Amino acid sequence: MDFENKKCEICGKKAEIFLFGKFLCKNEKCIEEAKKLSMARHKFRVVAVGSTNPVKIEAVKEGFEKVLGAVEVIGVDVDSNVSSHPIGLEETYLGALNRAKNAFEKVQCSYGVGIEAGLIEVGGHYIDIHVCVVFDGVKETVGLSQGFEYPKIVAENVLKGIEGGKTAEEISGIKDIGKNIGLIGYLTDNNITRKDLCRDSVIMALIPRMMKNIYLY
Ligand SMILES: O=c1[nH]c(=O)c2ncn([C@@H]3O[C@H](COP(=O)(O)OP(=O)(O)OP(=O)(O)O)[C@@H](O)[C@H]3O)c2[nH]1
Ligand SMILES: [Mg+2]
Repeated sequence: MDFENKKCEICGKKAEIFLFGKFLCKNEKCIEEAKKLSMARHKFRVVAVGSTNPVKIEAVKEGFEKVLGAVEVIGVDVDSNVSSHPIGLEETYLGALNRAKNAFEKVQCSYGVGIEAGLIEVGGHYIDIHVCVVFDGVKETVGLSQGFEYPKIVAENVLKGIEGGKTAEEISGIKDIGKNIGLIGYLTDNNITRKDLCRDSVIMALIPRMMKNIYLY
C-alpha cells in the first residue's frame, strides 16, 4: 500500500499503516481512537456525544434508553466553538449545537449529541442550565435541563472567565466535581446530581423524536 503523502487520519502526522479503514501513524493513541470510531460501523443505533465527560456520556445513554431504546454511546472530544463557560442561552445553545454536529461528523452514527452548560441571568440571578442538542444529519432538536442559581462567587468568577467547575471544586473540596456529582450534587446533598440535569436535557431534546410526536414538529 502506498503511504506516499498519506497523513494519519487522527493526528495528521505521516501515515505508516492502514488499519480500521483509516491511514494511521503508529501512535498507540491514534490506533485506539481509530478502533473506537470504527466500532460504530456494525452497531445499529450509535450515538456520538461531543464530550469525553463521563457524566454527559452516561446521561446520554440513560436518556436515549428511556425514550428510544438501546443504543451504543461513544464520547468523542470535539470543539464547542464557544467559550469554556458560555453566558446567555444563545451561546450555550450554539455550543451544544456545534458539539452535536462535530460529533456527528467524527463518528459513523445515527445521532450526534451535544450538552453544554451555560449561565443565564434573570433578575440579577445567575442560573446554571444545561442545553442538549440532538442532530441526525438533517435536523436538530433541543431541550433544556432544570436550572439552579449559582452561588454569587461562582457566577462572579464565570463572568471573570473562570470556569464554574474550578470554583465549584474550591467550594466543595471535590476534585473534578464537574465530572461526577457536580456543584448541584454538592448543594443538594446528592438529591439532584449533574447527571440528572444532563439526562433531563437529553430527554427534553428527544420529545420531538418520539414516534407519537413526530408529526407535531
Ligand atoms: O460542578 C459542576 N456542576 C454543575 O452542575 C455544572 N454545570 C456546569 N458546570 C461547569 O461549567 C463549565 C462548562 O461546562 P461544560 O458543558 O463545558 O462541561 P464540562 O467542561 O464539565 O465537560 P466538557 O466540556 O468536557 O464536555 C465546566 O467548568 C463545568 O464544570 C458545572 N460544574
Ligand atoms: Mg467544558
